[in-house]
Amino acid sequence: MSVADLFPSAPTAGRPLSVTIRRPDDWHVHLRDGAMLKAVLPYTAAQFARGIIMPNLVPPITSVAAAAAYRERILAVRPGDSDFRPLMTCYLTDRTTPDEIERGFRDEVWAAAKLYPAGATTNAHHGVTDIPGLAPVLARMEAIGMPVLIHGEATDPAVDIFDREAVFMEETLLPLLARHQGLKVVVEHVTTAETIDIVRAHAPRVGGTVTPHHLMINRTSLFQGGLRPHLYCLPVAKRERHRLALRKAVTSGDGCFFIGTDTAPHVASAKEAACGCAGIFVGATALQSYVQVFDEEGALDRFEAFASLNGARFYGVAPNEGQLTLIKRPSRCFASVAVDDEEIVVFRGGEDLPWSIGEITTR
Ligand SMILES: NC(=O)N[C@@H](CC(=O)O)C(=O)O
Ligand SMILES: [Zn+2]
Ligand SMILES: [Zn+2]
Repeated sequence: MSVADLFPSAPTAGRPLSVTIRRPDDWHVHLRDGAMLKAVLPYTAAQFARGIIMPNLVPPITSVAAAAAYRERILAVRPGDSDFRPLMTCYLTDRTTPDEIERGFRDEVWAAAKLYPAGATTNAHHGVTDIPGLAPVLARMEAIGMPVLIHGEATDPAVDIFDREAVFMEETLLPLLARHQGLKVVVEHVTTAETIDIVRAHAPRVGGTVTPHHLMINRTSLFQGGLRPHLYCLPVAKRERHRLALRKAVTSGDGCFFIGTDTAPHVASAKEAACGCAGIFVGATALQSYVQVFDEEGALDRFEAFASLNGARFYGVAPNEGQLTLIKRPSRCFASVAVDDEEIVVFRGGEDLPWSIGEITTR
């Protein structure tokens, strides 16, 4: 399937505004497995050259062998014309050993390890219950230069859901950064102004990913005219002042912020439920949304750094060859993607998006 087939857009008269960047990467992707993997992978593979693949499958990816097998399943359903490279991660548990971590990193199976506080988010029940107890693993990662990627939310059910990120940063992240002063850390899906400050204060060994949706919605959006289950994700969207701080941070040109879409597909029936699950499928509309934000903020000249350079620098890899063009040409986004006899609702699906994906070259 070609890019034009996946992301159709109407031709416009005259020469529309456009921006051409090195091919970008997505440093936080949930591709799932089986039929869901096959349904969503083409969108991420069309938008991004590489993706950091989240390990929160059921059961989670905790061994080198499981990660290598998962990578093969991804490559087996990758569209024929795609060179998308999945970068695998290890799901840390209370039983992860430093040796397994190092082996997977040296064998180039793992690019990073993922720390979910137990129960913090979707499929995180096998996560870490004793984060200080992870010290031997984190010390080894520090020694070999392997990044840890953190879902930063407190898990104490007594903590207000809108405060969980802030409490985690104060009670858990700052002490962890102090204990492991050389450890490379990505604070995933940053949602608050205070977390932005923490990332900046610890750069360059700390980076932060920001999702398209947290740049576009605030917590009121979840209740706009009624309950909006397709805008529910974790960390939950915060107040408007936080959204504005995120927009300012990503468009600032600071090297510590980079793309991590957190595209997290779930079938509609799992979200439109009495107890709907957390996660937004943003894989098909990520770049169109990010570039719109940069356009609205008058920062198109800084888009390439956020999309294509900062993350690669943090991970210590070269930026991609090839280029991708985004065009300010409206396109009606499809509403959903089919999987088996269900559908996955697309973030901003059914809307007219002001920006479209244009030409992509691979070298
Ligand atoms: N973001 C989400 O709300 N959900 C993610 C997990 C995560 O990244 O926290 C998922 O796997 O569905
Ligand atoms: Zn998360
Ligand atoms: Zn995620």
